[in-house]
Amino acid sequence: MTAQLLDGKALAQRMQAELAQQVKVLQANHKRPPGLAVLMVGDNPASAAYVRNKERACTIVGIASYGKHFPADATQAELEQTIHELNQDDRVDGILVQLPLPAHLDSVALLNQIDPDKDADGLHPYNLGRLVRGEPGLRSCTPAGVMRLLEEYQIDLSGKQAVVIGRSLLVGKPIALLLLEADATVTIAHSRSHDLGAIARSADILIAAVGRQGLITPEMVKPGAVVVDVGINRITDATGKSRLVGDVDFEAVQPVAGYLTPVPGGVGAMTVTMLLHNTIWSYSQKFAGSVRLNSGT
Ligand SMILES: Nc1nc(=O)c2c([nH]1)NC[C@@H]1CN(c3ccc(C(=O)N[C@@H](CCC(=O)O)C(=O)O)cc3)C=[N+]21
Repeated sequence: MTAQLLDGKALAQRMQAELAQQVKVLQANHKRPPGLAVLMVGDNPASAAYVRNKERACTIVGIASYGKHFPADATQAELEQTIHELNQDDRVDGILVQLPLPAHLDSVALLNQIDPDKDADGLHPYNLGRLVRGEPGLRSCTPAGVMRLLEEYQIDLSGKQAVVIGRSLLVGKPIALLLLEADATVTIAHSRSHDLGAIARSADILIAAVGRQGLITPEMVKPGAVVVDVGINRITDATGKSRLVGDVDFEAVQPVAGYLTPVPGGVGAMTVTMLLHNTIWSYSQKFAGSVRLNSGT
């Protein structure tokens, strides 16, 4: 047996083509494109690469992107001022603060300043509260992307045992809540969990969101399980080339799992697409009543 790949890249491309069509209609109706502002602080090369991916994707679907690049020593007050201005700016529908920020900045305080209606990352307490309550709202992009990918492959979640490894605000916690919303039985495991192997092996749906290469070995996977790899680890391979790998030992797990996401080409591509989706959703909410898109999930 070999796992079927959950092809995030292909789905992302199909979705981006659909979003581009929607943007065309919206733009014709409302005389301006949806807008996304991305705040980045410092020169972390990984962050710079993600921000470039996001800006490229915006261009593909016709979203105007407003990049705000600050030096590594930018102050909290400067960033808060910029967020305040973007909150007021009618061209801007989505605001994203690229994380992580340099240590001297308080990212939680900053995220709290974003207008919840423009919170493209779904990280404002208001949107997280709506997620906890199971109400429609802006959802964090990676968790929403994982759910969309599972839906595309018609993976049945109801009553299934889902195990999420990792409890970050950006990924682990919101994914666990979305799986719960889809009627899965959800366990959140983390670095302090006893016998991680046994917990992981109980999963029908296993989500790895830690950021550690080789964390998920084949012994940790129930035969036939759905394995979603959210990890992003940049490594230098035996030939001296830099490449991305996830948290799952892909080659070793492929013969055991029923479904498996590749890295790259799995969850990462979906993350960017859900960011576009959220921005367009926020835009369409402003004109609610005229053209409505699907809910934010
Ligand atoms: N406020 C905030 N929101 C985020 O959503 C956020 C963040 N901060 N900080 C960092 C993580 C990481 N992230 C990714 C974005 C794109 C790819 C992506 O495009 N991946 C592709 C290509 C990867 C490549 O080859 O470079 C893939 O996996 O196929 C991955 C990961 C968003 N994040």
